[in-house]
Amino acid sequence: MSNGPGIVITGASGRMGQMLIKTVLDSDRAHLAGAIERQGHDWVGRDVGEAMGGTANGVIVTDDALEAISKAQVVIDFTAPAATLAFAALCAQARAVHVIGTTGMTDDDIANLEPASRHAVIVRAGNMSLGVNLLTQLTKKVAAALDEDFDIEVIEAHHHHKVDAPSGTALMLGEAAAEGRGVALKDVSDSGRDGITGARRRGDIGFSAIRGGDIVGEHDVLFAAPGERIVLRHMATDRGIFARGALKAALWGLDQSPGHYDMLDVLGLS
Ligand SMILES: NC(=O)c1ccc[n+]([C@@H]2O[C@H](COP(=O)([O-])OP(=O)(O)OC[C@H]3O[C@@H](n4cnc5c(N)ncnc54)[C@H](O)[C@@H]3O)[C@@H](O)[C@H]2O)c1
Ligand SMILES: O=C(O)C1=N[C@H](C(=O)O)CCC1
Repeated sequence: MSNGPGIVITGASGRMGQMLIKTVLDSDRAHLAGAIERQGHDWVGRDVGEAMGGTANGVIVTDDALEAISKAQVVIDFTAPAATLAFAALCAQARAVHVIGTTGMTDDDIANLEPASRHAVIVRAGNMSLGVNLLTQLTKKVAAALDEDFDIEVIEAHHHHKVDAPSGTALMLGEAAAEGRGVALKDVSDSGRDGITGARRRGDIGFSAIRGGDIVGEHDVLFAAPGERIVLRHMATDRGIFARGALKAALWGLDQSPGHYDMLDVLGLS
């Protein structure tokens, strides 16, 4: 076992939970200190290695989040908004770094993280991959260089289990485009077109979501003008990119003062 910081993974049985556990177990810079699942889940009480179909590693899945978090330096959390708010309060109490990958959080949810971020480090991003975070910066630059003759559309595709839309990544890209244009996304966002919508409003930033099969995550930012189009694209083919980004954020967070950070801070891209 590594001597590095102890990391607890929430949502241990989930698609990202399992990828995060593998990533932490493979790392020589941290060790797996706990695995949390929701009350009533059939993994609770089982060795997480065995539950994942491999060999036992001595970490027993628990639904006692307070107990698990109080023994860890970091919590990596890719679950659901209500669960993430509860984990934030526990991380603040334990002064543990809270890396949040959960998407679908409302503006109110995000505001409700503020008290926790006064006591502990929070690193939160709708996408923890290097590629997407770089793409946000490219999107901002292109949006700043072009005028409203270029219609901006964010098109995303994900697996059929995904419960939120637009994706967290799509919103990050939309925010970046809006920032480049010097406008607030909430004033120009157009998502969920259906029926007689009327013509596209000049200056709007549109969102379209595809859900199907096992698509890990694909995002296009389209700049469409009369006679020409520019497309910036990111394609994820392996959830390992998100887990490696989350581990990087976890290690980075250990050296920071309490506050609410994002992956641009971690990657030095802001
Ligand atoms: N930021 C990123 O880079 C990134 C990448 C991938 C996924 N995500 C987001 O991560 C989240 C999870 O995605 P997923 O595909 O792994 O979903 P999933 O449904 O496979 O896993 C979610 C897990 O959380 C568990 N959970 C829910 N409530 C809980 C609670 N109160 N306590 C403990 N565990 C609880 C569920 O039982 C489940 O195992 C989603 O919001 C998704 O959009 C973010
Ligand atoms: O699988 C998911 O769910 C993903 N969620 C994030 C998002 O909402 O953008 C990142 C990509 C995968």
